[in-house]
Amino acid sequence: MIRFEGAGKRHPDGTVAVEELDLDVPEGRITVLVGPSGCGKTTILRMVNRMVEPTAGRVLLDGQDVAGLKATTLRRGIGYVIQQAGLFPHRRVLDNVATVPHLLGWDRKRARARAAELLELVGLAPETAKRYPSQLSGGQQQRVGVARALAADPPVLLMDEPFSAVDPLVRAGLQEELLRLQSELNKTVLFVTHDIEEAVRLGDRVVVLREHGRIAQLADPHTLLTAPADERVAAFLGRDRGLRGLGLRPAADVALLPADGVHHGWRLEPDADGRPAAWVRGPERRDAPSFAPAVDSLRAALDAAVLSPAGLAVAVGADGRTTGLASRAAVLAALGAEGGGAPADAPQPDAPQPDGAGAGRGR
Ligand SMILES: Nc1ncnc2c1ncn2[C@@H]1O[C@H](COP(=O)(O)OP(=O)(O)OP(=O)(O)O)[C@@H](O)[C@H]1O
Repeated sequence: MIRFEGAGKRHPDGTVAVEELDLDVPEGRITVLVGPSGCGKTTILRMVNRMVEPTAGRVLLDGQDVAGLKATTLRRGIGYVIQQAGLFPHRRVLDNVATVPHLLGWDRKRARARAAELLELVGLAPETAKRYPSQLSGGQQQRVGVARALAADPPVLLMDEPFSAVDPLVRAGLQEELLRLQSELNKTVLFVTHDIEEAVRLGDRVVVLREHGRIAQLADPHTLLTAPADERVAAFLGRDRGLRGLGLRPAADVALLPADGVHHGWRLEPDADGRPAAWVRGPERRDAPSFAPAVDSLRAALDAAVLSPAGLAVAVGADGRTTGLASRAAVLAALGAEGGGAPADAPQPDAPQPDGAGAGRGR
């Protein structure tokens, strides 16, 4: 666990980057720091690996004051990913990733084998390994950056706006990838962004900051969206926060209708394996948008229902086979049934303030 105890940073010119921060970053979870430009996010992050030394208070890593640890040793246990990946331009991708294990004293062959394994883990094709960073797209470079940060298998990952330099589609892919990786690796992640959408998508806990690193709210994404601490936090979350909240609610409880029957003249046609093939009405055939209740969010379910010519989303199981149909009304009823509280299958936060860890993250 990372603990900030009254940690502050005042620069020699008198600028107070961070006033006095008390914050616990729990193990194995993603904690996101979000806030406007200049509020101290990067400073907070860098106090952990001693790239910034606090001028007040202290930062503890597993109970040890980081100020008492040798910076190089400390940093080997902490992966660090920054915007633009920060790769060595003159080294091939494989060697960029192999650098850290090599520094740790692994022989070249083992370090490279580990690097190849990590590149695969972050979803890069093997041929990418031989290229130089400039020969990769921005999104691929970020993946290499993540692979490199993971190379020494550090328990802690610091990520400073790692995905902000890539276009929205690539960014969404990288976010998905990070969540997938995290579900396997369970790192203690401290992630900085100025994008609230990214914060609620990735964070188990979201820390909304204002100037001088003051905490405006610390909550799980669902609590944040449904119960912002004050007007300023609400304004920061944006006007469509309710709708975005739908994206955090699992679709598991949506009531399903049987998949046979005719709905406004439309009938669902299965393929030979029982997967939804099309909606059919006389000579008309249309796509049958679907959602998977076990993994998708209410937003995905509503989206599928809105796009369906019959007004019904097709629910599918893990094997892709149809399990039922969901009307728009059923999706909204599932939303209402939970009364605006935390997702039904998630532990209830102890208290929304100041700590509200633990809501689920349906997609
Ligand atoms: N070396 C420095 N000397 C003086 N002031 C500094 C120095 N480094 C940072 N600051 C100031 O400290 C404050 C916090 O900076 P920091 O980079 O942590 O903010 P941030 O929230 O990460 O911003 P952004 O989202 O724009 O990256 C800012 O007002 C910044 O101008």
